[in-house]
Amino acid sequence: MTPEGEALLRQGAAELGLNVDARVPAFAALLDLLVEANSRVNLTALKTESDIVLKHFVDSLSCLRGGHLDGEGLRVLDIGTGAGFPSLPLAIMNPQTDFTPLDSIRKKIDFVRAAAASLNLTNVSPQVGRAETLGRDADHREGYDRVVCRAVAALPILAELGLPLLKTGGRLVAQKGPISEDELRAGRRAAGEVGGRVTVVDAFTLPVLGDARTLVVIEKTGPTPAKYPRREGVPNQQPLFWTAR
Ligand SMILES: C[S@@+](CC[C@H](N)C(=O)[O-])C[C@H]1O[C@@H](n2cnc3c(N)ncnc32)[C@H](O)[C@@H]1O
Repeated sequence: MTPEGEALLRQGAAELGLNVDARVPAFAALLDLLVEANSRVNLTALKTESDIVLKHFVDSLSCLRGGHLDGEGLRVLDIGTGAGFPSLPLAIMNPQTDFTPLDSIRKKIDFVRAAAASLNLTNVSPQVGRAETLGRDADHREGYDRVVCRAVAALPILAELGLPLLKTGGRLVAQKGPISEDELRAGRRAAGEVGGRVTVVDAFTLPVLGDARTLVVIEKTGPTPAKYPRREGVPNQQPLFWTAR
């Protein structure tokens, strides 16, 4: 990573109230791995160092706003992790938290697995699969303290995919762009349907760039009815209480 890239990482993290000094070598190594892998396989549209630092690394770290991922020994599932975001930056920052990055695309998880091994992140257990399938698997249903997701789907879809996988009292932390009132209304209704409640809607701007972001937290207040999640693809095709696509 160039000195300019390091400075952006430190500045972006500092604006989030985080000190990344001890983690800079790990982020530099992740940058190299991502750029090298992306030259062979299409993993991410972001190619430049500053874009990767700000729009992947710092953007992922914004999931730490509000302290929703604080705590010893938490199990965190990252639905639709892609090339490992937000879980790889979060795992670098929080060695005491166990992350399961999940994606349905094998080549992406192959990269996440190789990157985690190369960075010696023993708190990362990547998994290929769909959230709908994991949500019906007894080994995973109600198995997580937190679900995180970034840039994956509309809020009602995330509620249906994420809540079945949470323990009661657990939280889904969805990092999104700006969210419309309609999406939020549908998300609140969907959360109620699957055993949860929207507790936080935190609108903020991304450090350095100023892009609009929203962190939405859904707390799981009771068991999810057995009919959820519906079968693969249905939550996306027929989102609960949500018609605007
Ligand atoms: C737009 S990408 C975002 C990737 C990453 N979270 C990021 O912020 O860079 C969405 C990813 O979610 C995955 N995905 C979408 N629906 C999924 C599901 N139901 N189960 C597992 N993965 C899913 C896709 O394969 C894709 O890699």
